[in-house]
Amino acid sequence: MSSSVATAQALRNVHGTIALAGAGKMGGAMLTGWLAQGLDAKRVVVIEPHPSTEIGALAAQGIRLNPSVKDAGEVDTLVVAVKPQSFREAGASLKPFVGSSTLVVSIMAGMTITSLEAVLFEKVSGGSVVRAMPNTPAAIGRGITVAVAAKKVSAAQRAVADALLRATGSVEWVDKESLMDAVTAVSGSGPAYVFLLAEELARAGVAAGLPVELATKLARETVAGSGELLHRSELTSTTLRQNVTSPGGTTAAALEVLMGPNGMQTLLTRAVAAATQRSKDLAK
Ligand SMILES: NC(=O)C1=CN([C@@H]2O[C@H](COP(=O)(O)OP(=O)(O)OC[C@H]3O[C@@H](n4cnc5c(N)ncnc54)[C@H](O)[C@@H]3O)[C@@H](O)[C@H]2O)C=CC1
Ligand SMILES: O=C(O)[C@@H]1CCC=N1
Repeated sequence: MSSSVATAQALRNVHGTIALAGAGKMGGAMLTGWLAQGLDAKRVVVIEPHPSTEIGALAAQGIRLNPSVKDAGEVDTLVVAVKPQSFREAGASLKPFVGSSTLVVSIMAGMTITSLEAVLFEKVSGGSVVRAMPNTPAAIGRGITVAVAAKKVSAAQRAVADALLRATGSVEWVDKESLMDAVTAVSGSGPAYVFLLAEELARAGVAAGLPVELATKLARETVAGSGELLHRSELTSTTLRQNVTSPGGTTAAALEVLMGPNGMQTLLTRAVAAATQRSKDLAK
């Protein structure tokens, strides 16, 4: 069985009601992935105060948009995709959807399992929480998500979380929640660094004399094509880079700048450290 067939089958085996709280950029991308992989729209509840036109249109496919707690009942799985800053407020309105056997999957940056449990579950019973960090290539089924499960999460609930997350790309499970801040800094925020590379490569092309339109196209296609090559090739990124670099040639001249002092290594180390620290701060 191919992995995409297995993914779709695992998703179809997910039973009960799935509620998505926050159908913005990331939550919306996940919802698109679930429906594309064949999840029955009628089992999906979306809680979203400002639904986009696209999300509104999904009501025609059968998703239930902003039902009352009475109509939706306790949900089997709640995926929380609101901003961490709005969670304190959102949490209060989401709690009535959560019962002692509800699985909560949070993709909020920085929000710890302990904070989620404190807001969404009764103190005595605790809760089944999976903390996950996806990224926006999820919109085309090419995301990567890292997930960590609280102790109370059963094997069956973990399989449900895995199926929902895997519908948008690959999934890595880790045992240590403390890794999630650095994960967020590398793969959660990472697509922004790559898009910035495309922006700055275009700007540098213009500075070197190219017309804006041509420079933009060259930079975009170079980043996209290189990403695709990296994806399909069995070679390491180091070998792929070396394959471009002729001794004494043009690439070597550029890499002397990029790999020199204050080059990409220094910049990315600082950038990832800043994002890691911000993720830790969001937990406070
Ligand atoms: N955008 C990204 O690349 C990634 C985002 N995340 C996480 O995903 C979460 C959402 O981020 P984005 O989608 O970028 O933000 P967004 O602003 O596009 O989406 C958040 C959505 O939550 C909705 N919302 C606000 N209050 C609500 C409430 N009380 N109940 C239900 N929905 C409510 C908003 O209307 C909005 O549509 C954040 O916690 C972020 O840390 C995680 C990985 C990557
Ligand atoms: O910027 C953020 O906080 C979110 C988390 C990872 C990507 N976007």
